[in-house]
Amino acid sequence: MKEAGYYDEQSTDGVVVMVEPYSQKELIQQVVYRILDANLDRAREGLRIIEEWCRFGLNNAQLTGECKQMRQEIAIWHTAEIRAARDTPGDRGTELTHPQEEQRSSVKSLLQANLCRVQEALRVLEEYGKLYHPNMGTAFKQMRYRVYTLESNIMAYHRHQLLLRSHLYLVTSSSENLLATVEAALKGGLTLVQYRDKTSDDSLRLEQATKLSQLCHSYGALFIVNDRVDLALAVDADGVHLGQQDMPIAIARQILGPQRLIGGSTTNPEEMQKTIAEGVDYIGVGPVYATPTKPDKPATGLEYVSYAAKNSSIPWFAIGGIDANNINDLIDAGAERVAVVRSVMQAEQPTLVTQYLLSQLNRIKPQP
Ligand SMILES: Cc1ncc(COP(=O)(O)OP(=O)(O)O)c(N)n1
Ligand SMILES: Cc1ncsc1CCOP(=O)(O)O
Ligand SMILES: [Mg+2]
Repeated sequence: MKEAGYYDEQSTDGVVVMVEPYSQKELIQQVVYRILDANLDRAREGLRIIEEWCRFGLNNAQLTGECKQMRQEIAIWHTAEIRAARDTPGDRGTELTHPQEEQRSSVKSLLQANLCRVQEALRVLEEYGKLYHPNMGTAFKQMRYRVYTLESNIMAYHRHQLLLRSHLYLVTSSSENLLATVEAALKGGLTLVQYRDKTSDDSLRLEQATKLSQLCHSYGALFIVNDRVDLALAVDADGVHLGQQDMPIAIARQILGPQRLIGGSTTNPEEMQKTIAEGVDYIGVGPVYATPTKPDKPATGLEYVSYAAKNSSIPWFAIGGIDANNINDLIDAGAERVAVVRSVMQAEQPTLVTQYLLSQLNRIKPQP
């Protein structure tokens, strides 16, 4: 880039011509055009990366269409005069990459990085665009808000899809081998984990939940926190599980927003109808069998499982006393999804138990 007041020299037919210096105004305009050019490209590239996941990963025409629409709207602003200001060899910024760009631990982190990149680019376009055209600032401000909504919709859709695909739910118990046991189950194909610890102090809970959240996300699995909305937010969990005596679902939804999952416990048909009406994403059904993990709750029996199979309009997980020996009784009663604590947390080989339970649940044909 030329500095203000610099003289260009051009040679035509051996004659050296002294060119008038660029005016300060023209030079600033060139710089603004280059900033706009780089950020128009950056915003479109980021959107394209997000669009590919919406199309091929999520198979969602509406989200794909929204990305495409924004890319096309951005392209209209990319005029010939802005493109003409491009100076790639002189752009020192092209060599700079962040170490995290070289390594992404999951599709989720890749999407978040690109959503962030698009939002930053749109913010730059909003500010510098005001110097280019009276409508550009407003146009890109509105688009930035559309990208926030897109982010929320993508994350919500991604989580719901994964929830629908999850047939085994591991609820943790206190264990010296907490992380190793959960990781062993993730290796066996587990995609849904709930952190449940009824006795530890908050500093240990925070430490364990932080590690588990990172672990689950690195395996592409959902991570839910039992009882505690604050802890769920603190560790970037995918949601929270609440019982009838826990925080009301409506308040949790207000705090968590629409993009995180909320699960609710139910022990009978009335609780089921009420909890579904409150807007949860899934329910627990049980304890089906009496269990030392939840000693004060009487068993509901398989009857309630059959009732859930016929009446639940949302995904539901049978829970309580379920293991490799009785899983097929649950399946016969209509369960397609189960949640377990002891059978995986206390297993000698959590990977194998996970694989076995999943293999039984995956044999179920989807209902027409
Ligand atoms: C999947 C699932 N279902 C039920 C429960 C039980 O929740 P709650 O009744 O709140 O009891 P606690 O787990 O908090 O003791 C659950 N955690 N998960
Ligand atoms: C948390 C909870 N809620 C209903 S039953 C239950 C515990 C199930 O534990 P286990 O799988 O060890 O019987
Ligand atoms: Mg609870």
